Amino acid sequence: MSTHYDAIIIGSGQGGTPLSMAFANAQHKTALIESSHVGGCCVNEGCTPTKTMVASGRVGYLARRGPQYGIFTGDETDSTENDIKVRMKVVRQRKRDIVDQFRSGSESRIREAGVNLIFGTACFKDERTVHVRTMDGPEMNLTADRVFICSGERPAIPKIDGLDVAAFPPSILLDSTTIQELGVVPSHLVVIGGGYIGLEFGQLFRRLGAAVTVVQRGAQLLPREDTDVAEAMLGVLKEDGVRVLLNATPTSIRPAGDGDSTAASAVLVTVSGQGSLSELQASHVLFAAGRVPNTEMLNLGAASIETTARGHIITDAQLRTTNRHVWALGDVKGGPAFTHVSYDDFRLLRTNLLEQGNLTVAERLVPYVVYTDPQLGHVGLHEHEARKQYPSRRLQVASMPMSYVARALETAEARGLMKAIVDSESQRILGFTCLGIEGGEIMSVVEMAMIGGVKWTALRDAIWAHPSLAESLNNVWNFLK
Ligand SMILES: Cc1cc2nc3c(=O)[nH]c(=O)nc-3n(C[C@H](O)[C@H](O)[C@H](O)COP(=O)(O)OP(=O)(O)OC[C@H]3O[C@@H](n4cnc5c(N)ncnc54)[C@H](O)[C@@H]3O)c2cc1C
Ligand SMILES: NC(=O)c1ccc[n+]([C@@H]2O[C@H](COP(=O)([O-])OP(=O)(O)OC[C@H]3O[C@@H](n4cnc5c(N)ncnc54)[C@H](O)[C@@H]3O)[C@@H](O)[C@H]2O)c1
Repeated sequence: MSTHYDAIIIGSGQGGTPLSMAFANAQHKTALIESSHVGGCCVNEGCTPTKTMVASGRVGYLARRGPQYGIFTGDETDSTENDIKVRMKVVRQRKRDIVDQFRSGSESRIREAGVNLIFGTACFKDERTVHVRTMDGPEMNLTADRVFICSGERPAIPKIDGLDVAAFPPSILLDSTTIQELGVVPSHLVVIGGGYIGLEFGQLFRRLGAAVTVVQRGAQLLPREDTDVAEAMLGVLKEDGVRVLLNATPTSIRPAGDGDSTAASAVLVTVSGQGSLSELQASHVLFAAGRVPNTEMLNLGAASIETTARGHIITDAQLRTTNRHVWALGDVKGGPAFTHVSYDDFRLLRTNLLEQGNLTVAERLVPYVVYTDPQLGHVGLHEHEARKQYPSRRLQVASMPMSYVARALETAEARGLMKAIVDSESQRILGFTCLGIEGGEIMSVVEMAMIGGVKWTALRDAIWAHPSLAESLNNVWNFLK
């Protein structure tokens, strides 16, 4: 016996939750199945908790730098750095409280919308039937006119020969979720991976007082960025005291000594790079080397839903899977893995399926922000992508150090650069990056111009309030080459 719905949504992430509410609000009988907690990765283990903790790190950073601004926390008035104390349990509690608030708010809104929220793990039984093993125990079969998969991704453990996770005490080998529950600051954190997660946590824990080494396989941090931007990021991190090993990869991770989790060196990490092996003694290791889709539990074959070799669900430009009754949205379909992409996927599905629209994902402009400090905000094409995409067009590139921005100097936060790529003939902006204070907000101003098709000359000639960060959009174009 199965219960029939108009719509079933698997996963209450940033796409699944609003989609379930949109269907319920449109008077469709809707079920939302969630195997863990409402809100998905973003609210529980991703954006919300990490940016809450990053805020603690920034307070520590500024407090330490107080003497540069004439502010001292103790009696010493000739020190160059303030002493600060970090209470990791308070940092963690602040994070937990905000997550609880966001999660419970989301859960209330789902219920108020009339969605049937089912806590359990979903998988396909056949092309139209979803089987649910509920958290309370009972199992159920549900059928639906339409099924939407928004099951997200989870951290991947890099393949390292002989790595035996069970040989370590708990809380030593960490991923992006478990590191947020640490009640202590690691004495030496080794971060495997120099992407978004590695850099955000690496800088954060350095600011909280840990020694940090980032082990990055590639020749640069943040492999998708232009080399000059990645190098500027490397400079920022080095200045903050983060050690970075490039072209490096761990070949073995094993317990040091008796594996005492309180010891300063509980782990030995052997790293191979540039023709030699080196050994790092660490108190903790963070795996930040990418994520894998939550698809293997879904029994997709039973529903004729095809995946890529990496397990992402294959979708067309309107997010249809190879089963015409099933759509996929968010991280699980591969491509840029951001909350705002998952949310935009929801918007597309709502428009197409509930409002008779005809949107596609083709050509959409996807911005992002890496929440290091300074932030790295980016929208549109990178220079290397633009040159590849438009080999015969005349492109111009402007790169301006943040030390040319008055407001950045006034606040003594002038690290980084901004970079714009424009089409010389049409004067359209093709891409923009800002590694700088509030880089995400400055990037969003340029994104707005790109959405409106506004030429770079209009930004150059606009009056911006002085001394705002946006005012730099008068001057960056002076650097066009
Ligand atoms: C540490 C970290 C920081 C991040 N910071 C940012 C950021 O600052 N900005 C940004 O844009 N993005 C950030 N991201 C990425 C962002 O969190 C994801 O892109 C976003 O959450 C993806 O949303 P989603 O809707 O695809 O799925 P998710 O939010 O991952 O939700 C999927 C849900 O499906 C559930 N589920 C899985 N399998 C099943 C099943 N079989 N049955 C039922 N339920 C199931 C899961 O429990 C989960 O709740 C971060 C990610 C991490 C890990
Ligand atoms: N601010 C944000 O928007 C934000 C923050 C965190 C995460 N995210 C999302 O989550 C995704 C996953 O983040 P991530 O940082 O785990 O993945 P990532 O793919 O961005 O970076 C992983 C890095 O690890 C390196 N690497 C892989 N295997 C390695 C190995 N064995 N040894 C050393 N280095 C290795 C890769 O070269 C790469 O630089 C991101 O791509 C992003 O979409 C977004």
